This record gives sequence, C-alpha cells and structure tokens, in this order.
Amino acid sequence: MIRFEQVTKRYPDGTTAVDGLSFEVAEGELVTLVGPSGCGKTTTMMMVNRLIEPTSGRIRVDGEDIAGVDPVRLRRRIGYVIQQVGLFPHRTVLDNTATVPALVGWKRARARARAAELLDLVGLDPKTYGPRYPEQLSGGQRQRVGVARALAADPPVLLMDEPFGAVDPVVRERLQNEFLNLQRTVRKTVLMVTHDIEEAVRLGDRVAVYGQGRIEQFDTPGAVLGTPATPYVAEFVGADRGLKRLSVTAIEADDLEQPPVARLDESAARAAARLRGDDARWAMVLDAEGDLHGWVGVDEVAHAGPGATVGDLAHRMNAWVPVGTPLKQAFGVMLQHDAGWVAVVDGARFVGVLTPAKLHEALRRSVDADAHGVGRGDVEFDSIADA
Ligand SMILES: Nc1ncnc2c1ncn2[C@@H]1O[C@H](COP(=O)(O)OP(=O)(O)OP(=O)(O)O)[C@@H](O)[C@H]1O
Repeated sequence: MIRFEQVTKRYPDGTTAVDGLSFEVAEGELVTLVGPSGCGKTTTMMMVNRLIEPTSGRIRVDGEDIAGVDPVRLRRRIGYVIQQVGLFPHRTVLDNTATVPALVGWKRARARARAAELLDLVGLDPKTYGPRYPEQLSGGQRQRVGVARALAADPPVLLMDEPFGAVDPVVRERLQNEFLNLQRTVRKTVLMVTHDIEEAVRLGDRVAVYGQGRIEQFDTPGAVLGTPATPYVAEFVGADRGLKRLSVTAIEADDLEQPPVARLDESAARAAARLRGDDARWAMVLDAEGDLHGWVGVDEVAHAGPGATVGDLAHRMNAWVPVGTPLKQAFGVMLQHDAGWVAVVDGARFVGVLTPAKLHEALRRSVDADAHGVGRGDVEFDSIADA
C-alpha cells in the first residue's frame, strides 16, 4: 500500500511540482497518474522510491513512513520500470533480469533460475532471449525485459513511468494486454505514470487525473469518463469520452440478446418447423450441455434431406468473445467479421449475443450507473424506441 499525506515538492528554483497531494493506492491496486507534460507525475512517482525528497508531507509504504527507511533498502522493495528501460548493454538479457536478486544476495544459480522464470512470464523464451544482449532485441522485447527485471525480486510495489511509451501503437496495445494478464496473477501494488488517457483508463483500477501539481479527480475509469469532476477533466478526457468508455465497460450477461437456438442432435425437420413458427431466419446451435457449437440458417434446415440433424448442417462459429470482454473489443470483432452480432460465451457455455443495439444499451446503462453511483443492474433503461 502506498499513501501520500499532504505531500508538497518545491524545487530549489521555486517551481512547485506537487502541491499538498493526498491519495492512497490500495494493496494489489493499479493506479494510473495521467496529465499533461510538466504537471508533476514523475516527481510524484520518484518520491516513492526516494529518488526525490518531498519538501513537506509524508509518504507511507505498507504503513511505514519512508523518510525513516534507508533508500537503498527501500528501493529493493520497489520495482521500477522506466520508458528508456535502462538495461545494461554489456550484460545478457538473463543477467540484466537477475540484477536485483543478485544485488540482494541471492545465490547466482537461484537468481538466474528466477530470471528465466520471469522472462518466460513476460513472453520471452529464456533459451532464445536469455543469452542475447539488449541491442539484439526489438523495442517491445526490451520493454518486456524491463518489466521482468522489475518483478525479479518479487517486490510488493511497482513504479512504472511511461512503461510502454517508446513502442509503436500496435506493440503498445499488445504489451498493455500482456501486462494486465500478468497483473492479474502477480497482483502488485502499482503506480503508473502515463500522459495517455486511453492507457490510463484501460490499465488503471483507479485513475488520478493531474492538473498543475494537484489531482483534479481520483476515481474509477468509468467515473472519470462518465462524470468528469471539473471542466478541466472533461477537456482532458476529450469529447470522445463516450467512445473511450467502450474500452472500459465489460460485457455482462444481462446486456445480451437471446436468439433462437437449435440443438446439435435435433432433427432438421423439427427445428425448421419450430424456427419458422418463431419467424427466425437463423439459430444458434448448441450441444446438449449448452456449449456453443455454431449457427445454422433456417432455410438450410428447411431444405435438408430426411433424417438430417441440425448438426449435419451447422456452420462452425468463427468469432465469439468471453463475457467480461470490453465492449470495444467485441465491437471490433463484429466489424472484423462484418457481422451484425457476436456470440458471447462463459467458458464454452453460450450466454447470448451482443448486437449494436444491446451495445448501446450497455454503454448507456454504465454511464447512468456511474452518474448515480449505483450498480449497473439497478439502472432502469428506456430505449429510444420506448420513449
Ligand atoms: N530538478 C528540477 N528542478 C526544477 N524544476 C523541476 C525539476 N524537475 C522537474 N521540475 C519541474 O517540475 C514540474 C513537474 O515535473 P515532472 O517531471 O514531475 O512532470 P511530469 O508530469 O512527469 O511531466 P512529463 O509528462 O513531461 O514527464 C515541471 O514544471 C518541471 O519543469
């Protein structure tokens, strides 16, 4: 846990970089600090590992006032990832990753075994990449080594300063996804600086939006986008914040439409009669357990030969998304397959389909929920058609 209590930093030339800052990062929480250049993000971060000393106020890590902790000892408890990565050019990737365990006195074999494990965790095969030197890696791979190195001694706290800033947008998104998956397993207490609001809302459990040396809003991504606390925040998150919400709103089972369904072993003739009765043009095909198998057109089952089953005619499903997927990703899948809907599964079990109309409802519902501070399920929704 990291706690700022009325922290101010004034540089010798009189610049007040941070002014009376108070906030807390809970254990296992990822907080992003976002704001324009020069607003005090890096200063905030560097005070946590005492690379910069505050002018006044107190910072606690796990309850302990860090002013009384030896900086070198403190830094061993805190992983640090920076944009320029800062790998040692003359050391192999494996030795770079083993730096901190070696510093804190682990035996060489244990430190290297741990480094190999960490490289694997960030998606770099230690056999291939371990013996290489940093210059023999791509920018994205170097960033991964930076993350592996910061995690190597298993510090409870991680500071990340624009960790994905130096790579192109495609690699960046991949690294962000990988890091989110990693964080689900390692559950570090993370403070991450970024100037990119999309990155801040995507990665943060909570987001601190900085103005000049002060936090203008400290809240969940949904709330920052849905109900900006000040005109400054509204301006900073941008006019397209509705679009940005797509990436922070997850699909819930209640958001989905229930299309007609046919069973894999059902006779085609029976399915055709039933589906025609319901005026359906196609149906989802499920197996006996309710797992998603594919889909079938009603005309196809209607024109099938005698004795055919739905399973004989079903098409395999090419695209589906798990429940909990962000709406933006689901919408991307819809566009990619040029489809009017996308199937949603929970494990293998089919739970429903997401359509553009349902996507709009889900988005509206999440905006209203944030505005009223209630759970999404409690919000009444009137569609435009009902109004
Ligand atoms: N050593 C220093 N001496 C004087 N002023 C400084 C010093 N370091 C930073 N500042 C000033 O403090 C303010 C905050 O700087 P800081 O680096 O924390 O901002 P930032 O939000 O991280 O910016 P960026 O996104 O550009 O990295 C800026 O006005 C900066 O010029």
